[in-house]
Amino acid sequence: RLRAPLPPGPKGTLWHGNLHQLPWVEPWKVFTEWTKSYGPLIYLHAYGRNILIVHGFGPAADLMDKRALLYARRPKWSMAALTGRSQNIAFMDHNERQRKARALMQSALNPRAQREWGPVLEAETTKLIQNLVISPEDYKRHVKWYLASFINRFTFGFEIDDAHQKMADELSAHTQQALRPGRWVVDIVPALIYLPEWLPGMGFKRWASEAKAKFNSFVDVPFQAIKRSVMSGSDDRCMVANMLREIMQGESKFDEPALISAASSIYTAATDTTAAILLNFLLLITTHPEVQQKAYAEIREIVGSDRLPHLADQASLPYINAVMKEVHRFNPVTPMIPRSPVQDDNYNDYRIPQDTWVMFNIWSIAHDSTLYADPDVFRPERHFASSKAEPEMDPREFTFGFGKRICPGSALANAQIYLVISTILSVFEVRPPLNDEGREEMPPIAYTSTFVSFPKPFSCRFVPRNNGLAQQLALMI
Ligand code: HEM
Repeated sequence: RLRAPLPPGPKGTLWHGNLHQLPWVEPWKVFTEWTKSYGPLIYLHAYGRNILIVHGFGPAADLMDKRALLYARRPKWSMAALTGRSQNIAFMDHNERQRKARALMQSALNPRAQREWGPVLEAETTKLIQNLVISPEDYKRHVKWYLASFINRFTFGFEIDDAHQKMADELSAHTQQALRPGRWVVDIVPALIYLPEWLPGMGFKRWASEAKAKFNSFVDVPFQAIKRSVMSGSDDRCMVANMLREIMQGESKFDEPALISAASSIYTAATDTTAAILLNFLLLITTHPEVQQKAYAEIREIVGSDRLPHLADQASLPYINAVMKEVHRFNPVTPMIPRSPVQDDNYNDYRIPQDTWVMFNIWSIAHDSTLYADPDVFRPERHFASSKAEPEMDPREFTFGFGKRICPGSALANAQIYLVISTILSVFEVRPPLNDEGREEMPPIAYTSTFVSFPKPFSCRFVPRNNGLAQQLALMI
């Protein structure tokens, strides 16, 4: 009787709750509209679950930072477990193994460790630019290959081939399928997980166990190969080999299960997110030639036009850094962050029941007009102080998440995104595609409604600048 009420939300039906009202196309935009009727906390009931959509930087920080332990858990995704992702850092409960795996990943990626991976990143980025010089029309394939190739060299130390890339694409599609809300009956009735595969209606279990077997071999085969190599005394250098050596010599605070979790999470966590932001950069720079001109002018002035920018140049390129922030803000890579409180909570006089799916609307923070003037305009200049105002908030304060589950790969992501943006702009002018009459036509700016939000398919052209860099790179091949 004395309990606080649930937050407000649209009225649902007795049987289906709010299922029929759930938006499927860019739901984060629809939920932002709904705040005008219901305020920043919107409560829904669907798929047999309590769902809470939270808006605003303040409430996100209050719950995920100030009540960090209470909101450190992800919602339960039965299909994530069935497809073998249960040891993945991103889906695990916030337990001892998860904490160790996060800390291990962070220590392998921190600025000191950058001495080890920085040169590999620069070499792989140069290869990306060379591939763009050879076949610019295949740019999407080159970007995906580049991300997979770097992350494999970083984690396992080996170069990838076509078969590996095909398998990686398949696994990434499985992950996106497994996470689709409403796609699987077992996510609504978790007890189905215990029924045998051969029963009618259990087709999802067969699909999941095949997906699981593929995922396990994708990670386990290279892991075991490196372990054998390290045990035979090799001096391989990569995250798994370096950490295994320290663990075996008793010089590490980490252990093998934490290393397996880190190694099996890094590929999924790093490649789709970074691909989404790099493709978004290409779309936004194609459609904003004035931004591109300013960015290139800065590179020409600071770096010159006879070499590619290096990681060490980043601090001297403020406009490139502002472009990077604005790409993060304009369409956040993960527009909604899911968490689930481990016990009942009260916030702003409302009750949030234990196990609620709490979805933090990151897109709406990025488009909040109290934080960003003209939020729907792509304008890197907003990230500089002016005579009238301070710089607007760095969006990476929320696009990488909050609290105990904040992205452990942000240092690598920041370095990699900067390097790709600056090297592409120093070698190419990125221009709109030509239409049937041979005239340039701007691609529409539109995004997918998936968990990781990508630009919808679009085209652009890579026109080599007349500074000779493209020819120089072609000669090095
Ligand atoms: C543009 C690039 C990236 C963006 C925007 C991004 C964003 C995010 C976000 C929003 C989360 C959820 C945070 C939360 O719940 O508070 C996350 C989690 C995670 N990210 Fe990233 N990420 C990026 C790149 C990377 C890279 C390069 C790596 C690894 C090398 C990585 C590894 C992870 C892992 C392991 C998690 C799960 C953490 C956990 O659940 O405890 N991410 N990322």
